[in-house]
Amino acid sequence: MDLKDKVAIVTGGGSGIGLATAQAFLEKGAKVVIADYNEESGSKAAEDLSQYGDVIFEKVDVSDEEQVKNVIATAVDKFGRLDVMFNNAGIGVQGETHKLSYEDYHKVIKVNQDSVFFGSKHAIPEMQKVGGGAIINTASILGSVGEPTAFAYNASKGAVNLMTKSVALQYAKDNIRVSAVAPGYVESGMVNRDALGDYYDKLVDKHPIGRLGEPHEIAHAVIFLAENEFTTGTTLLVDGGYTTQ
Ligand SMILES: NC(=O)C1=CN([C@@H]2O[C@H](COP(=O)(O)OP(=O)(O)OC[C@H]3O[C@@H](n4cnc5c(N)ncnc54)[C@H](O)[C@@H]3O)[C@@H](O)[C@H]2O)C=CC1
Ligand SMILES: CC(=O)C(C)=O
Repeated sequence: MDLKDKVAIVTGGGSGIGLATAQAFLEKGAKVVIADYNEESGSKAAEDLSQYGDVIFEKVDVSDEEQVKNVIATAVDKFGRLDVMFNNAGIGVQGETHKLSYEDYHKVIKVNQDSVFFGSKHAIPEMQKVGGGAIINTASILGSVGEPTAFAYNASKGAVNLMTKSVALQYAKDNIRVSAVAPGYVESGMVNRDALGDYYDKLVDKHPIGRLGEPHEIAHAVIFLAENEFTTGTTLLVDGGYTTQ
């Protein structure tokens, strides 16, 4: 798919992987809606990225179906169509499972997993109207390998992998391609030396390539998944070899 003049929504576009991907879509000539619940970073992102093309910010909590439905309507209202839905916003909660509250568990499921349901459900009719499109979900290495202190996160990202396959199978007939990107640890708002201290170096050691990823390296994979018309139903690992060992 040629992304020039296409319209993409990037959830979690105010920071990290989403921010880098919003820029990458703009550099390809797409129009971008940054959907993020952090008003400050989201509006700053849109302002900073406006040098690359048409971009707006919408404050959205992706765990709220009505808000996701509304941002899709806004994208179509403002830019005339929807071609790419990047369901990327996510959060993590660390801790031992026997101490995890239902509220914390469920919050992760709502933001990481329910959002993919809402973003798919409401994007599909708009993509059907324009003859197809691409839905791309951010999974994780932790969607396929376990992490002792990431019970809810593991659950949500594992679900994202299979939700991706289910929607891909249902809507291939409509030329809607559905894929996921599964990053290893990537420098971002949630992963950085300040936040992780000594654990940062332990994480580096788990990546055979000898470093953590950069957001633009994930953005590059997302662009591939959006553009490549023979790719659907796949989860593309971009993990510096983390899951190879
Ligand atoms: N950084 C990493 O090592 C990895 C990250 N991921 C996934 O990548 C995605 C992006 O995360 P990063 O860029 O790393 O983190 P980040 O913290 O830099 O960015 C996440 C963005 O999502 C937004 N957000 C959070 N909850 C939201 C909600 N309910 N509604 C709307 N926006 C919300 C935040 O405001 C933030 O701008 C997440 O799904 C995360 O699970 C996956 C694998 C590795
Ligand atoms: C840190 C993180 O979000 C991963 C690996 O999914």
